[in-house]
Amino acid sequence: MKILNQMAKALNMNSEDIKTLFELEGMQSMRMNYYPPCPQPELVTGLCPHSDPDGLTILLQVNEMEGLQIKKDGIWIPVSPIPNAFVVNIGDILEILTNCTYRSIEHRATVNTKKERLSIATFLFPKLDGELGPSPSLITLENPPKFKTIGVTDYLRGMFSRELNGKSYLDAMRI
Ligand SMILES: O=C(O)CCC(=O)C(=O)O
Ligand SMILES: [Fe+2]
Repeated sequence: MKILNQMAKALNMNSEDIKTLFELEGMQSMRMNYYPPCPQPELVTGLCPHSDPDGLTILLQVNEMEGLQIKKDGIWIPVSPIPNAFVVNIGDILEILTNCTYRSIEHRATVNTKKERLSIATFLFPKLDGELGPSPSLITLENPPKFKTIGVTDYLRGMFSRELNGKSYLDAMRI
């Protein structure tokens, strides 16, 4: 919540919009990923390209093995693990709330021949009965809403019924 509040502040966004969605009844889930060593890593994807569908993801590269990559200007760039540091990724919901000011990051995980890789991701989701759309405090005539507003439950239902495929679900939410 501290990180989200600071991010809202930087945009002059009404921080109540973030608080209402995430603070009291927001949900945090955790995923542990295990990528075994692979004799032919060039034939295999550890985790296919996707952006996280949540608000904010906090990720630990547990055993400090390379593997996480982000897509920047169309190029895959490795995110080298830093001991005892978390990676903080912007998810699709923050892109929607901020009407595209903060962009969710497309990422993937590769495997290698040498050693297993472990990561732990925590995902911050809004409350189920919330409404998800661009924050009204950021909308002006010059900056009209770029995404539809829908209920969080409908958003999650749509998300779970799709394959992980780049930022395609976010694109489906665009006006
Ligand atoms: O293993 C990683 O570093 C990435 C994991 C990830 O992107 C996810 O769990 O959503
Ligand atoms: Fe992810």
